[in-house]
Amino acid sequence: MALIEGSSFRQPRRTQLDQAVAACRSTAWVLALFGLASNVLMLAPPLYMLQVYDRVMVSGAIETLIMLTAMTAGALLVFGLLDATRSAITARLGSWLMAQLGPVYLANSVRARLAGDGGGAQPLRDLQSVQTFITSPGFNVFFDGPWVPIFLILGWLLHPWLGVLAIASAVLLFSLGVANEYVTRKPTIASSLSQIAATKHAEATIRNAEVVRAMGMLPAMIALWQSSNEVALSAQQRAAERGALLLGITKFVRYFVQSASLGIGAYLVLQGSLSSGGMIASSILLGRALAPVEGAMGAWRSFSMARIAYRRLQAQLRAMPEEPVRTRLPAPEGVLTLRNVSFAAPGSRVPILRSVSFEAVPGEVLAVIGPSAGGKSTLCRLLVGIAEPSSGEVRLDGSELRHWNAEELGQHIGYLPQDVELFSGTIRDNIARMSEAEDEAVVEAAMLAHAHELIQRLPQGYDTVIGEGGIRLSGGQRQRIGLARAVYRIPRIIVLDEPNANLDTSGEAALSAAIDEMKRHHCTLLIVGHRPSTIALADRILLMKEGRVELIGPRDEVLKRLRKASSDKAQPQDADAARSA
Ligand SMILES: Nc1ncnc2c1ncn2[C@@H]1O[C@H](COP(=O)(O)OP(=O)(O)OP(=O)(O)O)[C@@H](O)[C@H]1O
Repeated sequence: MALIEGSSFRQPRRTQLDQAVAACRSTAWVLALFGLASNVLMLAPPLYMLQVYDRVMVSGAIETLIMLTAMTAGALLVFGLLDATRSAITARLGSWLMAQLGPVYLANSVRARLAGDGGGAQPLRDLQSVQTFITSPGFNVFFDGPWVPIFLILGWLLHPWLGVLAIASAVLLFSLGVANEYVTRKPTIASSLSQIAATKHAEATIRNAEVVRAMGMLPAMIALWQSSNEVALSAQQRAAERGALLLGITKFVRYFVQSASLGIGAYLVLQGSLSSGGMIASSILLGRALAPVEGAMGAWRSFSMARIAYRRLQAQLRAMPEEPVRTRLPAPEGVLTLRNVSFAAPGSRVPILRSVSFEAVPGEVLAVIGPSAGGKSTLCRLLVGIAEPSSGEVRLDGSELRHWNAEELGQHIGYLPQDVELFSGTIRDNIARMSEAEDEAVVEAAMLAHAHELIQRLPQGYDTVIGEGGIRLSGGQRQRIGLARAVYRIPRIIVLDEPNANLDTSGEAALSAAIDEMKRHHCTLLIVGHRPSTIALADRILLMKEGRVELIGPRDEVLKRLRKASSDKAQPQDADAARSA
């Protein structure tokens, strides 16, 4: 019993990819039936030849010839229609897989990125390569292959010698295919991996075009890309060279066997043991029997690439399992509690945060200050649920953040990161967090962030397109639109990481007014920043140093202690904060 339990425990988990593949099973059976029907219909040409040569040519019956021709035309017409339907089905299957799994892999890639994986959008590219293979003619080989024996048996029925020739050549071609796979497998995998590395370099170069151009980094970036690309190309070449001889032998076998079947057929005709119709029909049958084998050889490369991509897709889901759907929690009041929170980056043992404990309550502004690299941004990430503590707990109204469904939690959170990234789309889309929204909610958020007038000054107001194909916003403008996005629908928790880094005096005044308003809405506000305007609004101040809470308390009390410490030769940055307040 224990053994059975143990072995079932080792069973790999069924991923969403497995589930999607299982859901395709009925379509695969339909395709197999189409394969059977198409292959049966493809018997029409050899049968036609057999009848024309052995009957019509002997009897001279024109009606029979017309009837046979009409029947063959009918069979081939149905074949054509089946083939078109089959292509349409595989195209739909590919699109269905993409539609089902695309969102899964996009969500998975986002979570993988948060966990420190730099794979980017590779899973979506892998999915694309699987889809491309499914919609390619090479995929049909799977459904034509099983019917090869029918043609081999029919060849045998015409004459055992022809059957032996067909079986021997099919086995030989299949063995050449296996040998081809064997010799090209490793270089194909190596080429795929290097290609991914090269694409990453290229994407980073293009993404950072301004820095690359301004500081003349292009040759260095091109050299980096080239080094990965050259490895990919040489691995590809190795695969091609290794496979070339086998492909040459395959072609020789394929063409020679076709002639040899006619040769053997002619010999058998001369011996009187085969009709001339049988000779032609056997040649067509042989061609038909070897077509899938030949097709498999032709589609081998794209099949190998799709298989490598499929394995990577499977590994990606196993490494980053689906998030469980959790019980929906009631909308929070906004009490944030941290208890002994420590955090180390994924794959690292060095703690960035050490035993951080404090509580923030609704209607309160908590300003977080401290020297650079003290862990302020990391604390923000933990508070908004982007990162999970290595130990300790972060609770919102008593529930641990990880007990929330991420999307539901997100509705109660407003987050303005240090580097504000806006998405390609309109200002309105960005404020509405890229979802459908009523005009009132968008304008209300902009007004709350005191960004309404700034938006009005843009060429198309709220409908101004930014990002790709649109206008470019300044750092300060981005920060203020980002603030409007953060306060959209007045979330309970608002975390602003250096929100005034790029703001001018009027921007700062707008930010202060916005914070004041959010406070009146009873939001819990945590703001990282040393500027006087931020400190002035704070109810309490938290000083972070080397990942620890150095000081926390009411603003004036903390400032008094900092001033005292500064006069006793404190850290320059804390002294700055003290002086500026
Ligand atoms: N994902 C990560 N992997 C490794 N180290 C990290 C990671 N994120 C942050 N760190 C390290 O944690 C420390 C704290 O970083 P953090 O960005 O939280 O500091 P900060 O107080 O916000 O600094 P600043 O005021 O300069 O923005 C730094 O030494 C940083 O290198």
